[in-house]
Amino acid sequence: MVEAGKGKQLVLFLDYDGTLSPIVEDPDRAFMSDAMRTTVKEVATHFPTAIISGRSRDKVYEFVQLAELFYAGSHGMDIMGPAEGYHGVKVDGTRGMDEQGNEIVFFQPASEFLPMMNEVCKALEQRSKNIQGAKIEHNKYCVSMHFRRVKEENWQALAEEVQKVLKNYPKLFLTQGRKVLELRPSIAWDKGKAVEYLMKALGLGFSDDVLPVYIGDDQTDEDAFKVLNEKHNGYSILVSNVAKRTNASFSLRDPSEVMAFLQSLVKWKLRSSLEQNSS
Ligand SMILES: O=P(O)(O)OC[C@H]1O[C@H](O[C@H]2O[C@H](CO)[C@@H](O)[C@H](O)[C@H]2O)[C@H](O)[C@@H](O)[C@@H]1O
Repeated sequence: MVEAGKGKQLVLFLDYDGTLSPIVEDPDRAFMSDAMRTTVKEVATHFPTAIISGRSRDKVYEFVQLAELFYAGSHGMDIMGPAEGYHGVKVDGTRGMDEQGNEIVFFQPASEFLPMMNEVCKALEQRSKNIQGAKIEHNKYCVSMHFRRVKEENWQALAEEVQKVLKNYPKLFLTQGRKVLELRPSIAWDKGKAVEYLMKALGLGFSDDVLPVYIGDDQTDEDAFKVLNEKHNGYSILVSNVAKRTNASFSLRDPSEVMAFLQSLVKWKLRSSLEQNSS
């Protein structure tokens, strides 16, 4: 990668759960370590960096707390970032203000689905209330039904309840992640599309002098891996400590290896800047 990256602008796309934070029982407690936050902050000073998560954008921001990054929540359906972009590159998109009064750009291709997702959330709550351990997470443009804390013998019953809800919403579809079922709008948008949008919005495009890197651990990251491999000669990296069928070309075992990898990118960047300045 050091060779491939020579003279190119690296762009980093990072998934959150299982990539920057370890998988834990309670989704509300999936905190990222301070060391990881420092590392991501540092990496973002050298390379345009975006977090692309299945979580709601607000929730993932609450965990990461770095204003300088781009965020794509709801599996890419809720994109927001600083309007001045990266090193002054003006970013395309609808402009607005965040709560702190900073100018931002945002893009929400599934915004019309919000009332439907609110309804779905209520329906799932109703249908799962007697299944112990089931937990619903409203991720704005998608809804997650967690079953990590449900006894295995009740998984089937829970899946059937989710299917019953889905039947009433033909404009939604079901995906499965790590002990989670997710209902999302059937629109032609996913984490791969979000990567393409961000590359364009950042004014980087997919030219030969840009090297996108995507790191993720879950099924929905596969869409982004495909985009990087098929179209853009990028680096797709799966986070997993077991062998898995994947579109990714490389792998790291866990978030601690992700952190070490990100730190090595920073060192490499500093070294190559020094070399350039002394030549
Ligand atoms: O795209 P991601 O950032 O990886 O988000 C995917 C889902 O991650 C979260 O769930 C997963 O992590 C939880 C905390 O470690 C774990 O308890 C759960 O079993 C995992 O599926 C998140 O809570 C979901 O809403 C995201 O869609």
